[in-house]
Amino acid sequence: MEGALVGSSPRVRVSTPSASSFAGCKGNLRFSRDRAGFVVGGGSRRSTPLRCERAEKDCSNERIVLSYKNDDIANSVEVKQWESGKSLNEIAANQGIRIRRSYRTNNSESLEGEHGSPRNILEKIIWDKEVEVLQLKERKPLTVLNQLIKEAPLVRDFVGALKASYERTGLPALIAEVKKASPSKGVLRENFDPVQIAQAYEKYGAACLSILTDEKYFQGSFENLEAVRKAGIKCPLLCKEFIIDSLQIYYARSKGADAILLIAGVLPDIDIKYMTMICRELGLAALVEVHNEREMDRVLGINGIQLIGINNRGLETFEVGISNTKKLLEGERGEIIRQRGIIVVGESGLFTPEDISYVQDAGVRAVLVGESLVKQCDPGRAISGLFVVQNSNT
Ligand SMILES: O=P(O)(O)OC[C@@H](O)[C@@H](O)c1c[nH]c2ccccc12
Repeated sequence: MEGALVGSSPRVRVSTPSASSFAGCKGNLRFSRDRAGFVVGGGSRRSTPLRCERAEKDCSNERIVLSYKNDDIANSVEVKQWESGKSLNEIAANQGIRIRRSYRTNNSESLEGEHGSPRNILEKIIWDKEVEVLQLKERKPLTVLNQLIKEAPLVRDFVGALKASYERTGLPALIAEVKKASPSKGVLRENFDPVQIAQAYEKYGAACLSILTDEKYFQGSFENLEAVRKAGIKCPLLCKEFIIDSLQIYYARSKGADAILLIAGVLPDIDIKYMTMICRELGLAALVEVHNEREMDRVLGINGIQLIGINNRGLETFEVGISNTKKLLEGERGEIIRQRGIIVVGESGLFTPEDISYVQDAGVRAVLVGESLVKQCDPGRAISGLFVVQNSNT
């Protein structure tokens, strides 16, 4: 099966869903196969697009047989909740996620719908992204993307590049961001040449680059990502996108991405698990972004996470405070992270060498910086101004 995960043993669960979540044997089961070959429940707002491998109606016993990709997914709380008829928004809310999905099934321009209007900018971005993803599914189905991936430049080791840089310099590795604009700050740089900026970042020692691909709110694009990769840049590339569907991960890889971003404030645990599996299958790194203690605890509860980003900016309010990094790395959380060898990336609002030292002392081994570099006339040289060489007596 295309897109299937290698080496996973399907696990079968027999379930007797409530009549309210499934219309029963006479009604419409509302399952379909997604582009990656997984069965998804959906269509009805009450049922949840969760992925299992097979869903079959057993009419004689009035029950539905679901088979899952592996035990991790089959045993997850979300699957149990889903089987008992909870919607994905309810499941997400149980995990403290405030961003709701609208599940629009057509390209209607208006965001007004079953859920009213979006409550904040992040929710608005996500609802718009749902429409974009529907369009992407039309334009680039998985069969097409799989072919493009075969022709894409080979994946580079994103995490390895961060570790090597940190070990070489003793300073947090830099992920320098190619960012033209943001919803909070507007246009950051008028004269914006993504390839030139990327080359300057690489020349002045960035370990990796982050390329914004969201067009509507950040004025980025997948063409920028592709252009930077094709320009011969050696730094591994993070595709900075609002990922809500696994197809976007395949798309990012087809455009040359080496890593993708998963935002814990948007994605329930099961999506993070499923999407990190897809990343492993494609050889991509996943930077899992958190903003508060609850999100950090959820992510630490997921096996195999190598890279966690602490965003100092709340994406719902845009408030920035770098003490957030310190707060989330204190005590037991910091201890677990050290024991597991997870690399933490300090993200957003870093402007001075003091800011860099502050987050380094808090425990980060990498930083993600956009605005303070991209706003300077020479974004490459700006890197030197952001880092001071430690213990230098010369
Ligand atoms: O420009 P700043 O403040 O240096 O921030 C960079 C980066 O952290 C920020 O762009 C970012 C972090 N997480 C995100 C998620 C989506 C879009 C953008 C972001």
